[in-house]
Amino acid sequence: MTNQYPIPVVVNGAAGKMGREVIKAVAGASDMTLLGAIDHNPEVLDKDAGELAGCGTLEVPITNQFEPMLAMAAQERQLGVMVDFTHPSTVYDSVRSAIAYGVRPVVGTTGMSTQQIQDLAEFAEKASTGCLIIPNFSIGMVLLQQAAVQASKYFDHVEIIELHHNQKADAPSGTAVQTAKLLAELGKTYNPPLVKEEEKLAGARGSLAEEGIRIHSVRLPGLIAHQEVIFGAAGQIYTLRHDTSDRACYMPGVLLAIRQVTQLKSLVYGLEKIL
Ligand SMILES: NC(=O)C1=CN([C@@H]2O[C@H](COP(=O)(O)OP(=O)(O)OC[C@H]3O[C@@H](n4cnc5c(N)ncnc54)[C@H](OP(=O)(O)O)[C@@H]3O)[C@@H](O)[C@H]2O)C=CC1
Ligand SMILES: O=C(O)C1=N[C@H](C(=O)O)C[C@H](O)C1
Repeated sequence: MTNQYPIPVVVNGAAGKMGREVIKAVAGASDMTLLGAIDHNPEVLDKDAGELAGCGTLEVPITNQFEPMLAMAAQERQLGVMVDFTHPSTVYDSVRSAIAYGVRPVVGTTGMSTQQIQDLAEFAEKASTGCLIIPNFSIGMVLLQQAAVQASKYFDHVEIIELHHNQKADAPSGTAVQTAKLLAELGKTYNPPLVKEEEKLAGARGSLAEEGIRIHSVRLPGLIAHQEVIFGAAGQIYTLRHDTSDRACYMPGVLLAIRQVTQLKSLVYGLEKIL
């Protein structure tokens, strides 16, 4: 069913690396309208969101008034959507508030705990409100994860390396955590130890995620977002790798999520569920 009116979209974290990209994408989508752009960075307050994003004037000034913006979105004829690319420390509260206002969250911000996601799922269920939490919006990563699940049927040894720019707040990445979870869901324990290991430097063997899977996090300027899943067996290594070179790669997934979340009545986690 097509919507009669454009979907009103509020972007939280509008001045950030992802927020600016989302503003460009929403401005270019004929079935969406940018209703609001929120950011708490005082340097961008009142600046035009479109100019900041580099897509021309949109006459949407950046505001730090989060709740009034949600209230405005809730009054639109068409269900409002809040896209959140902010920070792990605030995303839980923002998503809860959006659901309370009846505004549908599309969440790209990573770093929430399993408990926080579970709480939000229960809250969205009670409110019969759609919510999408997507640790990675790129189609390439969905394909990598599917290939990893396939490979894990045949390999008992696997480690994950995720590599990101050095402005990233959370480690390991939300995508690496999700990848480990997908492999763990197959019900087997990986990497049975052959020797008693001793870390001579704490953290040398990375972090231990679910079912024996280790995640190693690299942070360097010059990187954007990259992930390797390395399977090992006697006499062979099978490596899956995904590299991003531009944050535009996430935008088809973000626009799809904005369209899909208005049709949902509960929380859904992961891009693969809406493809
Ligand atoms: N799901 C996916 O596919 C992807 C997810 N991400 C995730 O998205 C999140 C954001 O990434 P990125 O854009 O690179 O980060 P940035 O730091 O570039 O952008 C975040 C923006 O949000 C602002 N901000 C932080 N907290 C608040 C708040 N409470 N209210 C309003 N504005 C706020 C920041 O302001 P200030 O700088 O002043 O604090 C900044 O302008 C991260 O968690 C990252 O891991 C990133 C890429 C893809
Ligand atoms: O901070 C980033 O940049 C990214 N964060 C997400 C994550 O933590 O998985 C998605 C992607 O890796 C880029």
